[in-house]
Amino acid sequence: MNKEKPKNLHNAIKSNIYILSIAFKLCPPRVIMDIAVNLMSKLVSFYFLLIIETLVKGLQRNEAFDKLVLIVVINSFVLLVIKGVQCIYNEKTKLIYDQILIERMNLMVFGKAFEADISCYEDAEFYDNYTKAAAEANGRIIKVIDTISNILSGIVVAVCYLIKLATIDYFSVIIVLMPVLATSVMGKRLKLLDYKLTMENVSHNRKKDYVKRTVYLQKYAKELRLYPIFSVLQEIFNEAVENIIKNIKKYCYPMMGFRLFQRLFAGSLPTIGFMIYKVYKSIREPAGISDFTVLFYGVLSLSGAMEVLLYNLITLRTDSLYIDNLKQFLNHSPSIKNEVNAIPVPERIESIEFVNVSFSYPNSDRPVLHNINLKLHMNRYEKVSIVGHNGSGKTTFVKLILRLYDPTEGEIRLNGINIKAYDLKEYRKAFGTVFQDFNIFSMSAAENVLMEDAEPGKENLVKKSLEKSGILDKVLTLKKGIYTMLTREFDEEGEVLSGGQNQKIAIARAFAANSNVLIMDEPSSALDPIAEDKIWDSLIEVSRGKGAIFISHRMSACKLADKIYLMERGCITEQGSHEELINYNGKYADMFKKQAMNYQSQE
Ligand SMILES: Nc1ncnc2c1ncn2[C@@H]1O[C@H](COP(=O)(O)OP(=O)(O)OP(=O)(O)O)[C@@H](O)[C@H]1O
Repeated sequence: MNKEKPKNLHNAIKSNIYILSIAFKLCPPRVIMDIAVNLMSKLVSFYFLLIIETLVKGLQRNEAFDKLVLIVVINSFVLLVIKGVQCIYNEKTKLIYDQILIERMNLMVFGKAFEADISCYEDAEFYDNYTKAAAEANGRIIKVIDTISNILSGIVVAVCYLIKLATIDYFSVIIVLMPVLATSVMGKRLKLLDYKLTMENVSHNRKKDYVKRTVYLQKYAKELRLYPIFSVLQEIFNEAVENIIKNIKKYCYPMMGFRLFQRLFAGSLPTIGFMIYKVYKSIREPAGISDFTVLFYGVLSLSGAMEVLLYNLITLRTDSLYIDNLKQFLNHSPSIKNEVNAIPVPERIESIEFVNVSFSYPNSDRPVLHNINLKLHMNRYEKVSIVGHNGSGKTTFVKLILRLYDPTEGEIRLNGINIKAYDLKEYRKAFGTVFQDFNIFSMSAAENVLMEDAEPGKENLVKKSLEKSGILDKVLTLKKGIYTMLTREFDEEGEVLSGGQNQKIAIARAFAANSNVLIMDEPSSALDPIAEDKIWDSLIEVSRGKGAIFISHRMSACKLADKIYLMERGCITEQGSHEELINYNGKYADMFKKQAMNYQSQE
């Protein structure tokens, strides 16, 4: 969180201009039109003052009634046109541009989150920052445009009033300005307290959002109904609300005091002060009716304009505190990224080598992988299998290969070159991966297989991939075939598939991806034995001529690999072909025999 210190005006302006320049890049008309319309609508009130002055002077000089009526008619028409333009802008143009701007700004924030290291999602500070940035993206950019356009137009119109009023009676201008300036100090304190309150509530609001999301999302629905876990969620929610209330109570009294003082000074004092001054002055030297009218109307308008201007100047400063959160997020640089001279990934992957690789997850000093040295010869042994007990580090091993994390020590080489040297996007694309915790998106079956836009030319690829994973027949029976929406989140005609069927869709992704190496982390955990056999046949078929790394607890499947590595507590303790490891009669042989016995007794 930022230090809650008001920034100096110079830095505040710099922060606001940073956001304004982003807004200008994303949607130039929104910025230009807002400033133009705002300036026009403020100048209208000054123009109105000039018309009143002309009319009052005309009446004093007994000018022809027709002439005065004509002035009123022409100016009313001008005002009507201006109000019309303003109305169209506020009710239509502005709303549309706001959506465009918010959409583009959000895409920018999503892109940034997408770029961030996967470890960031396990980092509460990053998550808080992301939440703040996402919240800022929705409103702050619009607020900044409004604030800056209010300040620019406010300065122009205040200068017009000041010049006009000072030529009549400069002292009344001073009377009006003094309380307005005094209230600006209150306003500043008020905004700062408001900022502190919002920031202190960020993590509590995040907890509330987590509970809301959990109750709403389908994937938690079963557990929520079967276990009394909701009471724990309720506790989290209640605690968050209680903390928010505590914070409100902490800040509400000083905020009330400042608000009351501000209302009093800004609202009533300028008018009362001006009246007293004018009564006092008129006793000594009676003023002309036109000067009095212009002064009275002008003083009120100037006081209002100054109040708005000062409010916006304060907003500019407090906005800069929020902007810093957004700026910090947008400037976040991921640690896993392309090197300056990233090289293309070779077409044929010959080997993947771990050289003295150790790894601990961020914010943890517990090593998950210990000094691993191995070379997967993808050209010699096409199919490699990693086996081991739960938590031994198999998935972590794969995550490092995919560069979702970088090793804490040592390096991983692909065809003898450190994987950090390769173009990251291309590198990850070289692997067709299915994780055990795959997700099905609320999109069509075709999009879920291709994991990109399902262009009509790709229909065959989708069907072939679905066929290999044994789910094509089922998908073809659905109302819209491969274009059927999976899940009913957005489409009542969407299809909800079973766990095993969903897993087949996820496996089809690997068949559709034109990747060099397949990585399968428990690809068949939800499948029935017959489907599992078929899937393994297909996987073996597809990985022919490519490489494949399988993680599975089904030893019968691991047996199909050319080379098997046994992982125990983050170390590779046995390696060899199935026959070699059985003959070695170590842990692998033990695990295999126990599972085989299980199967036999089941049969
Ligand atoms: N994101 C994470 N942050 C911190 N620790 C993690 C994270 N993911 C996994 N771990 C820890 O790393 C260890 C290895 O986990 P990993 O998922 O690699 O095991 P695994 O062999 O694939 O297990 P399983 O067979 O159950 O899938 C575990 O002790 C786990 O608690």
